[in-house]
Amino acid sequence: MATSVATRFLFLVGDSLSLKKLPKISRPASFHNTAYVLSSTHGPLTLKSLGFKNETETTTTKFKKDNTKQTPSTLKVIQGQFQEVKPNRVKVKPKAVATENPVEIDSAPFSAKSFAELGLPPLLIEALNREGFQVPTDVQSASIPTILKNHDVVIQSYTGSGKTLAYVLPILSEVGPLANNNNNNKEPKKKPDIQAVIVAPSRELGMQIVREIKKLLGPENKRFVQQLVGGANRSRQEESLRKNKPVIVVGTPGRIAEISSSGKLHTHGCRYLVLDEIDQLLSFNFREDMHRIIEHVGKKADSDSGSDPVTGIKKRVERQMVMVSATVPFAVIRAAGSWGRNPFLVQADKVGPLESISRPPGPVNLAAGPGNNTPAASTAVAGSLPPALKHYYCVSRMLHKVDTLRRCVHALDAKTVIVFMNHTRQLKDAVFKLQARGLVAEELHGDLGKLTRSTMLKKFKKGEIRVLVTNELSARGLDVMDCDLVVNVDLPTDSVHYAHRAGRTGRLGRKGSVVSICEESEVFVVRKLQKQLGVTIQCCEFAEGKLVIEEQK
Ligand SMILES: Nc1ncnc2c1ncn2[C@@H]1O[C@H](COP(=O)(O)OP(=O)(O)OP(=O)(O)O)[C@@H](O)[C@H]1O
Repeated sequence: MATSVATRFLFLVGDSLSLKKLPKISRPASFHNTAYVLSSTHGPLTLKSLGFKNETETTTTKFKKDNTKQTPSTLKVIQGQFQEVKPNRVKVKPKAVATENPVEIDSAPFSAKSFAELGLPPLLIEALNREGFQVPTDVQSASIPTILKNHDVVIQSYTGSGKTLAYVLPILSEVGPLANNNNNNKEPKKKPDIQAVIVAPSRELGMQIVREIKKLLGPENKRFVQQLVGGANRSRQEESLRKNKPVIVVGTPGRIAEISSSGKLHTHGCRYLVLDEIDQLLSFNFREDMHRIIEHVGKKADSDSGSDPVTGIKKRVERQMVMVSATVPFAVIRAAGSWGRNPFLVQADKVGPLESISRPPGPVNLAAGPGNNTPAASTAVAGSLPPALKHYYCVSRMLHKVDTLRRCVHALDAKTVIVFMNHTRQLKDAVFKLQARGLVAEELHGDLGKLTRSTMLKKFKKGEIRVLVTNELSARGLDVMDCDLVVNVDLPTDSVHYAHRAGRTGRLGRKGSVVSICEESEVFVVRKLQKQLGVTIQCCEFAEGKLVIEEQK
């Protein structure tokens, strides 16, 4: 299929050639409609929209054909206009060359409102200022007042848009030492129960949420939040609960359910239940633990409201639920409708009824994998990707993939790279090969001890590791602001996984690139991902230290 295309176009994007030599493109290119989906969603086609920084004259560069590619073709930029060149199946002569700066901020998702206008208490605003949070993001601006008005909500907004603070801030407005004084007076004097339970699917994500809350509480108040993640010493966690009497706990479903069952976590008086990465929490693995959490966290069951006909779980009356993810399949909407009290749907900067995501026609089974091209799959990932991200794919034989990866890192001059692979053994081999070629690369996966995992992450965040090779473990929630490149050495299993992996870069409006390295036989999968995600994934090669973009019909 990939080789059957009629016409292809190529140009170069690299870091060493002068930008000032590219011609200005003053009107949208009018050739193949499908070639520039991006131009229709991001305004007219300009060099900027294609990733060029400036628009001046053309430069010609020769390069050798990547021996992993099958059918090259050409693009000419002449006098400011693209001209189609007959497909040439033997030689490639790319013409235009420019640079790209992937860490530049492109489209910051900040709201026009201030934190004060959202109704947050003065102490919390002081803490936000101290920590350098000056302006709320769009999703925070929409979620905070809605949660403060006691509505249950489902928050869906693209990766890296600030969803954590979107629910943490209204909770801190109501419970703990930064809350409105009035509310503090209302809190039980003797032995306050836990006021908020935040559930996250992985230990890393749980710990990240705790860090974000502790930052705002400050060192003197950090005891008010407690982590209850798996893989850590349970007795120590129970001891801290007893001693510190936190008002917020953040943890993984297994550990929260375990301590709750042992009677050492008192959550009956809990006012908030947050399910972060709700779509993952609904997976089969977490079913029993989630059942316990949904049933026990919050006010005692209201005998009048009966049980949910599907789950059999008794309905609650006072607990406020917040469910969060960048990807919201219909299963989430169904669960939210059943667990929550008429929840609102917050999508980026808009608040609306939950029904605005209607059940898509056709099967809802996302586990059907990358071949799944149903409306349900597209509904789940709609609006999940940061708009500034650039997506590419590159065809490479399995044997050459790590070398292609290395050339990709150099061609994009990426400083902080997250690489996803599906199998631990190959992942280790890849790290070894990258290190042998002089790249500072390390591995991060579930087989490593928790201390090693934490150390790797810390080093990566500090910029001491350039390439972090990991697996699905890091696809959700991992927040490394400087990450400018994500590479899929193995394709993700579906568009939901693609969205979360891709979202490790381009955070909070920063520029970022996602490159998927696939075999020729997998190109159709990339096409399906592209369709479901509603983005253009451009075909590319890496040659002589440059990213060569190939456009095709
Ligand atoms: N208003 C703000 N001003 C500045 N930085 C912010 C603001 N809100 C959030 N951030 C920062 O932006 C980064 C991304 O936020 P966060 O992790 O909450 O995004 P997210 O939408 O939950 O992403 P994901 O879907 O990948 O989990 C974090 O480092 C966070 O501290």
